[in-house]
Amino acid sequence: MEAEVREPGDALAAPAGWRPLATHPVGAIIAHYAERSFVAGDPTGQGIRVRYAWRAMSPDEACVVTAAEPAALAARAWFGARAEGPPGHAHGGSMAAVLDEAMGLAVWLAHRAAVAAHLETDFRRPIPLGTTVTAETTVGPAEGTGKARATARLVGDDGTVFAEGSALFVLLGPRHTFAGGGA
Ligand SMILES: CCCCCCCCCC(=O)SCCNC(=O)CCNC(=O)[C@H](O)C(C)(C)COP(=O)(O)OP(=O)(O)OC[C@H]1O[C@@H](n2cnc3c(N)ncnc32)[C@H](O)[C@@H]1OP(=O)(O)O
Repeated sequence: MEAEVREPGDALAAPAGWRPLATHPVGAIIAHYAERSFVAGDPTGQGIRVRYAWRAMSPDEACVVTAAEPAALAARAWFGARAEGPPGHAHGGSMAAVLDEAMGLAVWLAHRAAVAAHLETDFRRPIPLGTTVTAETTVGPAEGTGKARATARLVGDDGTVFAEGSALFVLLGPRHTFAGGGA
């Protein structure tokens, strides 16, 4: 039997100053993807609920990115009973999945379509089920022939850092098949 887990109520609302993903031109495309994502695609379920948001990048951030309308991405994420790992707490895979997807979408918004090539996760504190956290992301400049690094962390409303991720994304080009390969 699943544990009783506190519902998020309105805690998934975008942080102050952030806008719903669907209101950004590229964000609207990836918001459509997010509707069927196993990470964010069940916004009322008992697994993970994720809501993405964007804001315009500051001039400092914008100078290192390549998209036509570069944007920064954050997410609010809630972990329910179906995301359980250790008793009463979130599964590490669910935390890593949120970090991976948030970083991936952040790279799409800052550069272009990309896939993760390498992903690292540090689990700092267990997340009690029923907790809503913010996934904060950063994206670096395009490097070499087409790759970019990103970081993300899951931060509680009291400032607790529950997990940190870093990843290398390969920016997709004509030699890649992902765009038309059933994605
Ligand atoms: C509509 C919105 C959808 C949003 C979706 C977001 C989802 C969230 C993100 C994901 O989870 S993506 C899914 C998980 N990832 C994959 O399935 C990718 C599987 N791997 C591959 O398909 C290929 O390995 C990959 C496309 C990533 C790279 O193959 P390539 O043949 O294009 O790259 P190549 O091997 O030539 O390497 C390109 C550069 O990346 C570097 N690189 C590649 N893999 C690396 C690696 N694992 N570690 C470190 N560096 C790596 C490589 O050294 C090189 O550096 P340089 O440009 O400096 O020479």
